[in-house]
Amino acid sequence: MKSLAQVVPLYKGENGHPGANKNCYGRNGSVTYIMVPIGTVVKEQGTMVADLSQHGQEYLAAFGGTGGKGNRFFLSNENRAPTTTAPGVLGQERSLQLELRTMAHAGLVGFPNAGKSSLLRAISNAKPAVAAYPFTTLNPHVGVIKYRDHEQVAVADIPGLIRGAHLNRGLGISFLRHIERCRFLLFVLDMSSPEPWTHLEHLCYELDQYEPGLSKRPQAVIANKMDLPEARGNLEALRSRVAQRVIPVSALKGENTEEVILHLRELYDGYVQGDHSGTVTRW
Ligand SMILES: Nc1nc2c(ncn2[C@@H]2O[C@H](COP(=O)(O)OP(=O)(O)OP(=O)(O)O)[C@@H](O)[C@H]2O)c(=O)[nH]1
Ligand SMILES: [Mg+2]
Repeated sequence: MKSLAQVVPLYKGENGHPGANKNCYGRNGSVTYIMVPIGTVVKEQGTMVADLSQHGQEYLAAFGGTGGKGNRFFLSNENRAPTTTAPGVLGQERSLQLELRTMAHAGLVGFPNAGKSSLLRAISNAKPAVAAYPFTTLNPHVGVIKYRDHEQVAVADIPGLIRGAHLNRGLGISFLRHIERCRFLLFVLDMSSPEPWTHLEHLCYELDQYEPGLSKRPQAVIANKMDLPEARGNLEALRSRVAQRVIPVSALKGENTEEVILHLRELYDGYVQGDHSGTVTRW
């Protein structure tokens, strides 16, 4: 994935800007670019005015002013010492907020400590921190899976969600903006915890509190920590309770992560072929 788009406060001298004319200083050539990462949303007073989601995309943020004309400009054969001047015109002023929303095809959603970062490490080139305490991940990480045919699928690991996150418990849900762009979701469950299927219900609820319908994106459930004895008894119970495809793995030991990689490719191919229905895919 290429990584830059541009916000462009521009001196242009055209497009009907009142102060602009062909003689202004700073016309074409005096463009000020601000390079921003792909996925940056430009907002003005809370309203989105641009979504820079493509490499090289530009947003013309503000016109510059026109320079004034000094005495020399009025120099002529008739007037060798002009005292005339012409004032310039002030540039446009805007106050814009730049908000980064991670660009990834798939998002890993789970309770803290479920093993999201461990899974991302196991399936992609990313190396997010892993630790035995909750809220290790404080910012999203994106890893890329490269397939033999050179196709690539980007997966975002986001901070853990807890029940009541939409009421600002835990880390809150503000980082769910990173999930908004994901085409499909992997719900990561710690199968060694009691009744892990209840986590799935809570996660879906929190997603829908953030954006109704968000939890309905094409998805799969990753039943993690299957190497632990407590996890094994939960697998069949989970399968009988959820409609989604369940993929048992041990992210720690790298067991069955291949199935996750292949399934992500299926989801990706479905997306590329135009299955953008946004509804739960049931297997
Ligand atoms: N036994 C076992 N432990 C695991 C497995 N996956 C992760 N862990 C452990 O679980 C703990 C949490 O793993 P992380 O990958 O940091 O979990 P996370 O979901 O990213 O956690 P947050 O960033 O806090 O949301 C670590 O001690 C991992 O080693 C697994 O498959 N089996
Ligand atoms: Mg983590």
